[in-house]
Amino acid sequence: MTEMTYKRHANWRDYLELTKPRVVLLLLLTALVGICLASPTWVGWEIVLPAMVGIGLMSGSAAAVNHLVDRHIDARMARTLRRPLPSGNLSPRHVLTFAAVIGTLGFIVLALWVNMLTAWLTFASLVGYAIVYTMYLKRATPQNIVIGGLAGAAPPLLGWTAVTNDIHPHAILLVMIVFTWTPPHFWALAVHRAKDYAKAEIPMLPVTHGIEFTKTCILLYTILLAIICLLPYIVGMSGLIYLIGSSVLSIWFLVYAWKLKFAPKKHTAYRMFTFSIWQLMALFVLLLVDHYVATPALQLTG
Ligand code: HEM
Ligand SMILES: CC(C)=CCC/C(C)=C/CC/C(C)=C/COP(=O)(O)OP(=O)(O)O
Repeated sequence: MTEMTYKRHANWRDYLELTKPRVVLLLLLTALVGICLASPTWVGWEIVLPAMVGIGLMSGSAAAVNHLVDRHIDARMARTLRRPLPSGNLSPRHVLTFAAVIGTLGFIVLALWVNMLTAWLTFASLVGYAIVYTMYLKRATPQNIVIGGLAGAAPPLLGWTAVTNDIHPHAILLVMIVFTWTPPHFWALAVHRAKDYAKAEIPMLPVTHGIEFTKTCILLYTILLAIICLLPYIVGMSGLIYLIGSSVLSIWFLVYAWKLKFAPKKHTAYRMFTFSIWQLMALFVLLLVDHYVATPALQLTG
């Protein structure tokens, strides 16, 4: 009896882990920013809630399919060895059913309470990550995460279309930010975990082209990201609070990339990976703060 109760608790956590909850939370923050920036005034819970639930469920479903497809690879890497499938806590059939149920639910929520454009774009992102990236690109080319990054970068657009039902260039700009952020985010971790990926025979950039080349690519993408982060201010989408805050974040990220290339210590790559997550979170919080605080204040005084 006690053992069964214990197992029921373990299962609940296992299902949650399948959805990559921390990744999905950050994705949802970027979606929320898309929702909020799509309108000068507060959008209203009748859109915000179903949009967040639908995008969250479909992202979690994509993550669960990733666990299913990658279970043999995950079993060969120290970082992923204890996941629910390789550890034997869940069976592939359980995972497939779970992914199908939450994915379908997410689609229905978006189709019924948001709009069909958002439902189909979210479905395309799910296919992009779960099928195109996980089943094909990840095993095929060191550019896997650059191309596959488009699915993870989509949520700001999904949030935006949830409000307006059309694709606005400002939403594309937000997608470009996450898209350009993804290579330094992931390659910093891949440099740290290069041996693991080599062991699992995954053609990540540090495995195919070496650590030094990857560090150069990280630096170049970080420079590109710093430039793209200026665009929201240049096109008039965001104000001074965003410009100042994002510039500090960009310089900070650049310092990491520079250090990783030219003066690395043992943990520089992993620290840069951790920083990348805080940096993107802070950047999107800044976009929100700027939207609700700075812009009206400037308009009032101007
Ligand atoms: C193709 C694109 C991407 C790749 C290949 C990638 C890869 C990874 C990997 C391998 C991890 C480590 C997970 C672990 O420690 O088990 C990670 C962590 C993380 N990623 Fe990404 N990522 C991508 C895109 C994104 C996007 C778009 C976001 C959010 C906007 C994101 C947010 C996070 C967060 C929050 C973590 C920390 C998770 C945790 O501590 O559990 N990633 N990423
Ligand atoms: C509907 C929608 C917006 C879908 C996007 C969903 C999503 C969860 C994107 C995140 C990208 C990510 C964590 C990639 C890592 O996969 P990996 O297999 O390289 O990493 P792993 O080894 O940690 O599994």
